[in-house]
Amino acid sequence: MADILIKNGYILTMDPDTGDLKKGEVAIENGRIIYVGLSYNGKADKIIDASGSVVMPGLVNTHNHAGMTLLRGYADDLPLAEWLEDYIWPVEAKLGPEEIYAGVRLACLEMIKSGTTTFADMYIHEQAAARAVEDCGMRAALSYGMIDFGDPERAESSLLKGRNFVKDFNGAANGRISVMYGPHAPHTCSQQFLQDVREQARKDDVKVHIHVLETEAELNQMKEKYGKCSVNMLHDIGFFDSDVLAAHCIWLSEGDMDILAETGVHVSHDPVSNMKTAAGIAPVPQLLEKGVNVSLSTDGCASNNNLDMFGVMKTAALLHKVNSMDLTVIDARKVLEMATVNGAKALGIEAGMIKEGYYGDLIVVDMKRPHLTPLYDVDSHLVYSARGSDVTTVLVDGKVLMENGQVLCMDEYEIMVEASKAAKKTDSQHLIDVLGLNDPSADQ
Ligand SMILES: CSC[C@H]1O[C@@H](n2cnc3c(O)ncnc32)[C@H](O)[C@@H]1O
Ligand SMILES: [Zn+2]
Repeated sequence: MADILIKNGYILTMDPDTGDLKKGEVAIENGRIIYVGLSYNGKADKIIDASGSVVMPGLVNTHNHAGMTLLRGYADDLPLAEWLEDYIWPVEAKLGPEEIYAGVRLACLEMIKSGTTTFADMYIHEQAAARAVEDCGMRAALSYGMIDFGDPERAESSLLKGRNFVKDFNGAANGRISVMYGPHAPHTCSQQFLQDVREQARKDDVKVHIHVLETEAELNQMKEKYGKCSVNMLHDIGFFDSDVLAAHCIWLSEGDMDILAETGVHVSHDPVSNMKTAAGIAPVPQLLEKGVNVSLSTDGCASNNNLDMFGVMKTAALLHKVNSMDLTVIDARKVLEMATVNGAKALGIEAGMIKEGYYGDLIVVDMKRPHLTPLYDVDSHLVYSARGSDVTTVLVDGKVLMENGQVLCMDEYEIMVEASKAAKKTDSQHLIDVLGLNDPSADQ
């Protein structure tokens, strides 16, 4: 007896072995997919009717700072270094675990509502993120963000925090949480620190999540300090391997791309964030051509300013078309692969495809909407026309987190109230009253 049977939907498996099914069924038991095909020959405790909808793998967002939902719209339209150093970092210093918990809960709510089932995160107070992920039922690859700024004391305490996080949370939430080491970036971390983190990650058999060559300023700083760019520096210290997830990777030379391809580094592409911060355009078509695994991500909410992966998919497609002046350079199917299969591959999880044995991490996208009518091509609609709000049902680990638009795993209103209260810690003028959000506990 299956736990859940999804019927009557168009099954976009993303599995090259099976192909898509115009009308099929998916059965889930004990958190795993046990059947994908035309008709399941068995019973199920619960039936989900996906008539008029696409059933597809949940989206995988491979670079986020989830707690930054608290800083959504807080300091926009500023140069990246000024934004980070003069606005974001001073405010982050005021945020504690309770605020981050509220921010990550809000992030999870937003991600679930827009079809993301797994995210990779790097942030401060990451224990609070783990707690939020555990509570809401999502899947995540979490890393404690570590920066030493060349200070040996800070390096020691940062690595200790990272190690403790790895020790405490690897495999937590019934395996829904995996952990990574999260050294911030090559220009904010010393070479020695990066070497130490690398060594520790190999010892612990844990992946590494890092920002690489997001800005031209980073490239120039690295050349000045080391006489080479971030990719060459990291390669020379033996940092790169197939367990590394590198976010952004914008300012790459041809040789840098070859290094990433040869070492098996996964690249997380953040087109919306990169456009908003005017950081540049990552050479994604060339990376894909060279065989690099490129996935998609939002980046934090302060540089996006939302966590909707449908927006990221569309932006990725359009950006690379106009940048190359070639509209065949990335097609809709390739973008869907980046948001599902490639993301799961980067994080090493059995997800990103609807395939027997894989996790029951699925979403149902309602196609009975004006902006999705008529329907000729499912891939095209999902990338160019659909929005996160078209997602009606979300399953993670075979558990229904949202059904027919109703979030079942948390109280939406309470999450918004708590996040708005936490945002008051920024000490900046805050429009909670304009939003008309009331503290529900104050009503009694
Ligand atoms: C040490 S935790 C992670 C750290 O990264 C900061 N951050 C957020 N967005 C970006 C970005 O686009 N580039 C570099 N760093 C970023 C975040 O504020 C945290 O302090
Ligand atoms: Zn980032």
